[in-house]
Amino acid sequence: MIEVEHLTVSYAADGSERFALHDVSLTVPQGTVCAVIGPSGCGKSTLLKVVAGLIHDYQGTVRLAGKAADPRAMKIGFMPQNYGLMPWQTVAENIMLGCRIKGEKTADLKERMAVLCERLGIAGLENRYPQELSGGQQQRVGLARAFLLRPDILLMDEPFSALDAITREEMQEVFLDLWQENHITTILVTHYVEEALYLGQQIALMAAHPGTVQEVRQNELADSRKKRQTAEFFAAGQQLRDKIKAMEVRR
Ligand SMILES: Nc1ncnc2c1ncn2[C@@H]1O[C@H](COP(=O)(O)OP(=O)(O)OP(=O)(O)O)[C@@H](O)[C@H]1O
Repeated sequence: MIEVEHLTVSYAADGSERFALHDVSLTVPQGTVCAVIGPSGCGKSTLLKVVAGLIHDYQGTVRLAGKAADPRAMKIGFMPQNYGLMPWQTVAENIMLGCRIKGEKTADLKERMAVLCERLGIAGLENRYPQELSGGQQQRVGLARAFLLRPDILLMDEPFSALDAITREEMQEVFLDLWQENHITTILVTHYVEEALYLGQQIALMAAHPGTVQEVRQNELADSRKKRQTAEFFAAGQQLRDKIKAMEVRR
């Protein structure tokens, strides 16, 4: 379970202090996906970085599985917006990086990595360097790294944004398949309403200036390929879009 309570983060910018997040509370139950959606600059990435243990200067509480967040004590799969790939390492080395930091041996990882690369459509690219890949391929390398780790929690910052619409849908399917194998507690930041509806059992709507969580809704339409094609799914997407627009107009 991920528990965020009264989280406030401020940055010093242009000589003044500004809130990136203000009094944000969010609970992601064990074994579920929470999709976070909101306009640019509302603090989505900041929220993930705090939970990942990369930002320490904040007010409020963050607990992972009931304990104070400590990236050394648990396996946190974090896929940042720029994928976090090391340019001097090959694709294979990048994918194994998280596991190797946690002390796993390369030989034990190779088979699992090969299966993941196949599923993510990046098999055959293992010896290339990140700069020799397209943005979408780099993003899939980031996904492979996150899943190879078999993390306790997974934090994904717009994981499919660099993909064309068709590939994005395919990767959402792959994500869902991989996720269903382990039910990793996940926060997934997205700009896509349909992605939030398809993948998030819970959807958190955020607003900007300052970054706040305006609403957290339960989503019965998640994880179902059948429901994705229904009028109900379409209507829910429209309703969510209208809600986001209304939040933006009100502010
Ligand atoms: N290192 C920093 N220094 C100063 N301000 C920052 C810093 N990082 C982020 N901010 C500000 O904090 C706010 C939240 O940024 P954040 O990147 O978390 O938003 P976001 O919702 O992820 O945006 P996007 O959807 O565009 O990626 C923004 O106003 C941003 O300008």
